[in-house]
Order: sequence, then C-alpha cells, then structure tokens
Amino acid sequence: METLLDVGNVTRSFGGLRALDGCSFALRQGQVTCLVGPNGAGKTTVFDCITGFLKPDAGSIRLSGEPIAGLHRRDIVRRGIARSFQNLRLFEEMTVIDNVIVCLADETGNDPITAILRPFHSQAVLKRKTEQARAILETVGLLAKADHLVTAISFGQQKLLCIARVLATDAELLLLDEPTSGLGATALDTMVALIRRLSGLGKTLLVVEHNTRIVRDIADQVVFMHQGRVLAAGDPGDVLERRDLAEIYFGGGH
Ligand SMILES: Nc1ncnc2c1ncn2[C@@H]1O[C@H](COP(=O)(O)OP(=O)(O)OP(=O)(O)O)[C@@H](O)[C@H]1O
Repeated sequence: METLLDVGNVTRSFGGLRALDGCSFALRQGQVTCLVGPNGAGKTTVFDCITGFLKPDAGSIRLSGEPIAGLHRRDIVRRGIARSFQNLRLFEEMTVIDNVIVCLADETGNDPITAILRPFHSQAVLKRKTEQARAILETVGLLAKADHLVTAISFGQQKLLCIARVLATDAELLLLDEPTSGLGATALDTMVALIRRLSGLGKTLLVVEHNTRIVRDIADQVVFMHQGRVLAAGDPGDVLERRDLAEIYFGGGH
C-alpha cells in the first residue's frame, strides 16, 4: 500500500522543552493508525504540526511526496487533511446541519455580492450544500437531528457531529483527537463502527486513542510515542504486547 503521509525527523520545541524530538512515522493510504503514548508524549503537537497549527523547527512532513510543513492551515485542508479536536469546537448556537454546511468546501460565486447579483445561483448552491450536508449526517447517523441546536443533542452525538464536520471538508486524511473519550458504551460502539466505515470508504485515519481495547479494534498500525519520539510503530498486537512500552504507558499516568 502506498504511503500517504510521511513524517520525517520532526522536531518542535517550546522554550527549552522538546515536545517533538526527531519524530518519524508513515501512514499508508486507507489504513487506520492509532497514535498512543502517555500524557505529554507529543501526540497533539504531532497533530498541530501536520495540520499547520504549528511549524516544525526541523524535519519534513510530506503528503503524497509533497512537502507541507509550514504551509498555512487553510492550504493544508485544501490539500486534503482535516482534523477534529479534543475540545469539540462546535458552533453551539447553530443547528446540527449548519455546523456541517459551514465546513463544506467553498464554491466560487457564493459570496454576499453574488448573492445579491445572482440570487438564483446562490439559492442553488445552498440547496446543493444542504443535500451534501444531509448525506454526511446520514453517514454519521445524525440525519434525524439535522435541525436540532447543538446544545440539544447528547455529548456522544456532538462527537459524531465533529466527525461529520471533518468529512465535510472532503479530506482524504482524517486526524481524530480522542474521538471516543467521554463516551458511554452505546455511543462508543457507534463511534468505533463509524471509524471502521470511514476506513472502508477509503479514508486514511490517524487517531489518538487511549483505550487499548479500542486500539486493537480499529488499528491497522500503532505508533507509540514517548517524550517526543516514536519508540515503536507496527502491527497493533506486536506493539501493545511489548512490556517495556506498557510500563512507560501505564507508568505515565494512564
Ligand atoms: N503551547 C505549548 N507551550 C508550551 N509547552 C507545550 C505547548 N504545547 C505542548 N507543550 C508541551 O509539549 C509536550 C507535549 O505535549 P502534547 O500536548 O503534544 O502531548 P500529548 O501526547 O498530546 O499529551 P496528552 O495525552 O496529555 O494530550 C508536553 O510536555 C506539553 O506540556
């Protein structure tokens, strides 16, 4: 399988602290990779560097061979990488479907001036976007909640909505930061099934996940990080069986 994303020797410091210290791993197209490691290992910093929220001090990040490190986050989304956040970052005062519509890839001619000069065109664009958003909500199982306010749906449903927003960008590579954290048993099963379904649809996923049972359930590959470095990457069974890594992981606060 082809490499979609290649992170090579990335270093990123905050003052004297090396959050990433020569971090390297690769993601294969269509696979689910779980990024695991104790608190402070550097997982969120990896997400920030891949998605343009932070610029690496050194090293390379390549998407299908093209360097992307240091590009503006908007350009990175356009190239096909989208992320969800630990703190959900939803527009709470808006409806579920509007939260998806605002994330759909923008079409030219949908600005306010065009809306005045070409109202029928703008109406057609909105209709198309509504249809696209409904299809995405159906994929994540939230279509019945389309017209509810975000504050009126459950926490589990809000987490599914975050995935819907990531899908709305039409990205090929999805970075999900703890998509299952805080979920009850039913919502958790729904999320796991959704992640599997997205992988089945050909998406490539990088998922920060703390629950090793879920990691075994969803991962094709596990990347284990500690102190800004990748200590192991490979088959989930092999990586999760390693006692030295388990000691680091569970000794590290989990
Ligand atoms: N903006 C920042 N300023 C200073 N230090 C930071 C900043 N962001 C992260 N760090 C530090 O960098 C290290 C890596 O943090 P990071 O959040 O990437 O780890 P993590 O693996 O995502 O941890 P967690 O599982 O707790 O979310 C930590 O020591 C953290 O305190």
